[in-house]
Amino acid sequence: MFLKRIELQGFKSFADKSIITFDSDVTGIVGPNGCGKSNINDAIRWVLGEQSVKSLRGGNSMSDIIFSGSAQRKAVNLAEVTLVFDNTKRFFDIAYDEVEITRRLRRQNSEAEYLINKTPCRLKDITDLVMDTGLGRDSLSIITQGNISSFAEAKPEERRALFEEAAGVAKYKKRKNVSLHKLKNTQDNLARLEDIILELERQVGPLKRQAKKAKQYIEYKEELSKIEINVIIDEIEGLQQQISELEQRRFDLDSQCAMHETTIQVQDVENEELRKEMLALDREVNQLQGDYSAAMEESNRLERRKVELNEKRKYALEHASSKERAKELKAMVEEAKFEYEDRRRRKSEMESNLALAKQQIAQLESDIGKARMELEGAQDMYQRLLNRRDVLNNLIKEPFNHQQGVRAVVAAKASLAGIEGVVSELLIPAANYENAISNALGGAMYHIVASDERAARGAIAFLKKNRSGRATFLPMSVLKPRFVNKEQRFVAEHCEGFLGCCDQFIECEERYRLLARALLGNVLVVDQLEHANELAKRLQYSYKIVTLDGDIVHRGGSMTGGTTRNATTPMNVQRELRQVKENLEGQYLKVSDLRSQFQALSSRKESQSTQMVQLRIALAQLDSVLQVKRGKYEGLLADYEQLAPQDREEEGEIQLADELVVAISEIHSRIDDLTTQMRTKRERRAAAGNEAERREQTIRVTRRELSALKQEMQNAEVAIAKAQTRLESAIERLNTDYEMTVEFALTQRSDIAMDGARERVRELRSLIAALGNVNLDAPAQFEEINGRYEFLSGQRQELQEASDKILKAIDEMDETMTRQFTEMFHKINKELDGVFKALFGGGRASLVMVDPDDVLNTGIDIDVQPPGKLVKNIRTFSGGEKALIAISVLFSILKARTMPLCVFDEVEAALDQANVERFAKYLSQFRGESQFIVVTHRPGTMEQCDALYGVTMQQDGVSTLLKVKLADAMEIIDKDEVKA
Ligand SMILES: Nc1ncnc2c1ncn2[C@@H]1O[C@H](COP(=O)(O)OP(=O)(O)OP(=O)(O)O)[C@@H](O)[C@H]1O
Repeated sequence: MFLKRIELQGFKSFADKSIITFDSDVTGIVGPNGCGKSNINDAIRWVLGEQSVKSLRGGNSMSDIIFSGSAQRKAVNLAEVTLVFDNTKRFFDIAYDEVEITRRLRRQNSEAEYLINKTPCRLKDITDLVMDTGLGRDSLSIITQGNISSFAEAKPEERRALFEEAAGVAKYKKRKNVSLHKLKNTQDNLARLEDIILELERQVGPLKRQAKKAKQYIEYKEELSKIEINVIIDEIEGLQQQISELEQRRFDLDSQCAMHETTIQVQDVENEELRKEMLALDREVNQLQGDYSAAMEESNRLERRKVELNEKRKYALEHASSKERAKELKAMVEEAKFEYEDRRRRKSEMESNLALAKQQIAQLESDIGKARMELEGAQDMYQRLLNRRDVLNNLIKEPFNHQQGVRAVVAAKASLAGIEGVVSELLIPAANYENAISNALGGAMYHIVASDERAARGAIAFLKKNRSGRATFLPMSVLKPRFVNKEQRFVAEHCEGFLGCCDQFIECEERYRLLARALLGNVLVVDQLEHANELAKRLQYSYKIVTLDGDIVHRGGSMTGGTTRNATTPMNVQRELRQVKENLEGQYLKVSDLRSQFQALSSRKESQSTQMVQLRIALAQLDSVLQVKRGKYEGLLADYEQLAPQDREEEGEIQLADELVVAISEIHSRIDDLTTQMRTKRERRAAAGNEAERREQTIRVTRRELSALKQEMQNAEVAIAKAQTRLESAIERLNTDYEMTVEFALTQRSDIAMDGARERVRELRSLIAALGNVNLDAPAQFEEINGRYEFLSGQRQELQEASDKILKAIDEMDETMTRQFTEMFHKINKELDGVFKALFGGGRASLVMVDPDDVLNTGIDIDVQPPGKLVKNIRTFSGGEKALIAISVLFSILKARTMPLCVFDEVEAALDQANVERFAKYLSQFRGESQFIVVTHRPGTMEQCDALYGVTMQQDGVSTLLKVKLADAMEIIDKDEVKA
């Protein structure tokens, strides 16, 4: 049996669990009116998915099908019906031999539950399972009296469903509906898509143009940046070279200026000395001139007296006695001798003076040699100090040569937000505390102070991007002051050599005071290491202590000290520079002093040399005078010796005849002396005058040169400043436009020709300017919009294809349905005439398609002619005839296709006894092919049943079931009829 069992509970009048088991082909359900027979039919339809409450003969709500109680019985809250099918013939497309379909409904939530083989499922699963098995909603499997009568009266289109169900096209129809629904959705989506695509198309065009422009711009920019980095680097290098050359030139000019100024100063000082000397010489010459005139006067006076004396002698020689003549001659010999010896004495005097002068000159030359060496040494030292000053100045200019990261950040400071500077620039140690502070700070000296953490992050990102090394940053916003607590400070203050806390010895802007406190507030300074140890001990080694020399006693007592080979920290450099500057001043004075000494010695040597020359001249002159005097003496002596011996004076001491000779000799000696002196002084005066003039000339020339040098230096300064400004702007351009340090940019340099590059830069700039406004987001926007456009176009294509596929599938389904429907229609039609004749005992009947051209929608008309009747319009037939026509169609269908189950609910009610019997007999022909459950009142029908169930309802309004024999069934009917 196909339907093996029905189990009902709580469904309509079946309040208690009732089971109807089917074991024969034709099962009759009998019972009095209202006992609940049709409820069984309803139960079957309900389980198979009926959703219409009306067709289940309920009110407004599905919960009307739950047993609602009676006078004696309470209502129940759950209705449950299960149909158990034999599926060995696989009427259901499911791999179970037995299929159990259950439907439940709970009153409280009106919730329906569906189960297939006790597994919960959806309603759709049940309708899908049932579809086209012949058990469908519109099939003939469940036919009521109402159906039968309405079939004949129905419009042709309404009848169509029955044939569709018979033809098994319902599933196609359903699928077609789904497909049509899908098609509609697809086409709606397509329409919506079209709108969007249209809108996107409108945007894509302009965006494409903008994106092209932006790409062009980016290309130009990239090329520009590539070339411009080279151009800027080239410019920077050129400027650096220029600046370095200019600085070298300035340095040379500066040195030359200094030399010129020194020359002028020296020449001035020396000229002053010369002028003083000349003045003194003039005075002395004047004085000597006076003395000379006086001596000449005296000499003239003495000479006149001598002439008088000689006249007297001449007379005496001519007129006096031989004795007297001898006496006179003797006096003259004595005079000549005196004069001769006087000159000889003076000569030897002069010779010793000359020797002395030579000796003095030699001494002076040696002194000059020493002074020159000393001066050269001092000048050498001065030059070395100048060089050191330049080195230190350069170090100050570029203080972070060994700190790549720090150098990079400092160089790019202008383009980095919130970078304050390096600790060593912001905190300036007081004089003499440089070593202490430098060592107390240690590496922190090179930490970079940032306004806050964000600024530090920015600078770190910059270093990373440029691969410019590392640096440590101190965000000011997180700095905390450190200090020495009061008690410890008190202890320290009473300790020998304690000077204070490091931060006290810092000069800085007020806003960096916190920085000083944070870094140095807890570091103590003492004068020397011994005191540092003592203090550390007293403070229990809890503070860092630093000495003026920079030695450190760390917390805990470890010590650091000694010297560093290259201790050029920015702070030490400042200190050394200060010292070098001080030493330079001292050295300059020393050099000037030594130069003056050297000049004085040179001048003295010169003067001694002049004097020596004069002495030599005087000596030569004296020599000739000496010869004359000697000749005169020897002549007179010969004359005297020729005198007769008796006339000669007694031998003995020769007395000078007159004091006059002595005086004359003396005055001549004096005149000679004065002359020598005057000549020496005049020579010196002339030499000094010449020297002064030469020096004046030198000063004038030097001044002219100095002014030219200063002008040139000013030009160099201006050129340096200009180059410096250009360099800064080039570096800033590199920093700002390309976010690069010079060092990093150098690594990015490529090998391009610079001449063409500059031209190309200009060209690119004008090309970029010509592009006008550029939307840099355009490529991304275009990409996005175009991506969407292409994606949606693809989707449109897919939807179009899907739509085509659906249409094709619909066409195929239409074709299948048309074919199946037509085949089934003809098959049924073929059967109908025979069935009709059998049931009506003659006549003829056929089915007609109202619109054969539209098989899929055509209504179905029935063309019948019962035997002996001419009436064709079906509506004009009697109720019984109508029922019989419908039954004819029903049986034709059953003949045309096998249906596993048919439930007939009083379909033969309107037939007369003869027709009932014909109906019943005809029905029994289908035994073995279909299972029939027949609700009936008619004995004719009952007789054809293999088994009968009697349904009764007692006073409690609850239907009960029991299997009955035909006779019992008849009895029930009889009773019923009696009641009626
Ligand atoms: N929800 C419900 N709860 C309780 N009883 C119900 C419910 N729904 C219907 N009934 C009862 O079911 C009976 C109707 O059953 P049904 O129509 O199956 O009778 P029937 O045996 O087919 O009668 P007939 O021979 O006159 O056609 C009525 O007595 C009705 O009160």
